[in-house]
Amino acid sequence: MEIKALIHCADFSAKKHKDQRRRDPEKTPYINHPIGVAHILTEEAGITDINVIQAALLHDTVEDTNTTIEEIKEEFGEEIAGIVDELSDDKNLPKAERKRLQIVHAPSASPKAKLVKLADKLYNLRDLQRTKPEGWTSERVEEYFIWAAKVIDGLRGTNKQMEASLDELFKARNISI
Ligand SMILES: Nc1nc2c(ncn2[C@@H]2O[C@H](COP(=O)(O)OP(=O)(O)O)[C@@H](OP(=O)(O)OP(=O)(O)O)[C@H]2O)c(=O)[nH]1
Repeated sequence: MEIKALIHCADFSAKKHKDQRRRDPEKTPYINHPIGVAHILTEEAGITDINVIQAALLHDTVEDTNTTIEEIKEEFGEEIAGIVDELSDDKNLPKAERKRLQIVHAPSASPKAKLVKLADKLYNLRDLQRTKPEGWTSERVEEYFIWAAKVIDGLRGTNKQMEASLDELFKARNISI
């Protein structure tokens, strides 16, 4: 049953992220982010593929908590684990290398991973428009936008609605796309 599967993911992700907060001045609970990414997919992007929505709810558990891909596989199966794996940066690499690899790997990501990535970037860029994370300078915000535009270049042709929303954000900041 689809509702059961979705709530399973939301519950798993909420437990894994329970001690994490976003970096905004309000210290929003981290779980707002994966739920918001899933919401962009269902509400704005018209996505009904449950595996994509489940992967969105889980997309930061491996990268940012003690969760392993094996655990995701056991709980949610191969396909969702595969998507989450594609969405997980290797935190053992230096940050500049992780950022570079996101640009390099974007074009060859699977269509499902591309959908979650577009929604993830859209959520984070909107968050950055709304408020600066603690300690971020305007230059760092600008650099994030420029880097995100490069990642998104490799994700194009995946979803008209999200790409149009992202293009609006870039246009508003005079970032050439
Ligand atoms: N805009 C915004 N971002 C926040 C906030 N709190 C946490 N983040 C996270 O910060 C990351 C972006 O910061 P960076 O400086 O580029 O990356 P890093 O610290 O994680 O290495 C994003 O995660 P990421 O998984 O690295 O995403 P991405 O870099 O792949 O887009 C984003 O989800 C917040 O309040 N606002």
